[in-house]
Amino acid sequence: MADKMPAIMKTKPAYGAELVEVDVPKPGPGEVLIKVLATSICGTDLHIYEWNEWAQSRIKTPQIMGHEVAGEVIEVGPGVDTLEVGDYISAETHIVCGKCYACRHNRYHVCQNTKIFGVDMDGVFAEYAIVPAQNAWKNPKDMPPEYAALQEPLGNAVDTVLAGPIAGMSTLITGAGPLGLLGIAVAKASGAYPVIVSEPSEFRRELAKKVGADYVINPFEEDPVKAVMDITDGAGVEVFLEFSGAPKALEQGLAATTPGGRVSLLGLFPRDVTVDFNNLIIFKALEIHGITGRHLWETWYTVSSLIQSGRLNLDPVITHKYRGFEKFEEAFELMRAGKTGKVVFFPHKG
Ligand SMILES: NC(=O)c1ccc[n+]([C@@H]2O[C@H](COP(=O)([O-])OP(=O)(O)OC[C@H]3O[C@@H](n4cnc5c(N)ncnc54)[C@H](O)[C@@H]3O)[C@@H](O)[C@H]2O)c1
Ligand SMILES: C[C@@H](O)[C@H](N)C(=O)O
Ligand SMILES: [Zn+2]
Ligand SMILES: [Zn+2]
Repeated sequence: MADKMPAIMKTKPAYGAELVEVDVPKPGPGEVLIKVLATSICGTDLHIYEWNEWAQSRIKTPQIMGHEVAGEVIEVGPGVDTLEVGDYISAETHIVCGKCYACRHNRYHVCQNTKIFGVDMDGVFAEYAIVPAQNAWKNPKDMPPEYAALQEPLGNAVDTVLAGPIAGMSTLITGAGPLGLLGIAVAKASGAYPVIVSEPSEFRRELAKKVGADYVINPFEEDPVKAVMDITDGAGVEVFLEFSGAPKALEQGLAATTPGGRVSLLGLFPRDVTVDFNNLIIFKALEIHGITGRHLWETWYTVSSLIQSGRLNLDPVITHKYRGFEKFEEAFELMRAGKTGKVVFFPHKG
């Protein structure tokens, strides 16, 4: 193995990133070194690339980007007894403290001291990467690396879709970005019907149909609430899953949900939102969930089983695959323009 490797690094506090040569890291106590087999771009990576306000407040440069990953363990650091060389792993990106009030209630997904790799420390957009052993998830050997890398965002989608009953239930999904597309795949695999998707981008509406949406709506051209009422004979949907982060989509989704229905919110809003709580939530007795991260480790078991079941239609979600990182700028710009589903890099050319 070479001493140096290519990595996509946020080198300075400004727009963009650079492909640089860096030393292959050594695993410290409690860590393993992996050969990165597949790594995918998350919306958070885009925010870091664009250097938005959130990134400016959180990211310390220089830092290797990326956190969605599948790889093979090639070196084990001191004190690691749960993994060995040759293990095929993915990684939970939230490094939790295990000591805070939330952790001690087994609510690791809301640990108040969470650190995230690729955000608070070097990430995985490189040929090799360090993963804390406590964050490793062992994969079955026959799981394709691109699916294995997607398990982290799939976990977000699983926690959103499966926060309540879904089989046989009418479902509205707002936003068919990468996360919403994964949500459609999970909803369909779990027996939701009909799955109605509201998404302004034609490209992404087409992807939503390929993943299995039963109806797609352009909310900029037709009223999604009326469309949902027409499809559900005036009842509204049983389940509303918000994947867009658009304030208007939240309001429309709440209005389109049947009284007593379930609402799960994953999308992050760019600002405080105003909603008619009395009429859209309280008098409708809606059940509302905020969704963040993944339940450790229950969500990973569900995600892995769903993939192994063969019932998740993931291939249409993965729109772009790159061997090596040379074309990373093209990948980021396509994603910024909304012209992708999930983008996956395979760092090794051989
Ligand atoms: N809570 C968490 O733990 C968590 C984790 C990951 C991502 N997220 C959030 O989930 C959301 C989805 O992530 P993504 O990567 O797919 O983002 P994305 O920005 O790629 O996708 C959002 C989609 O919503 C669509 N949209 C915009 N306005 C709309 C409207 N009025 N109605 C319906 N759709 C509309 C956009 O065209 C886009 O396709 C983001 O807000 C992201 O920040 C949250
Ligand atoms: C880091 C963030 O992008 C990640 N996908 C999460 O679940 O928190
Ligand atoms: Zn992410
Ligand atoms: Zn904690």
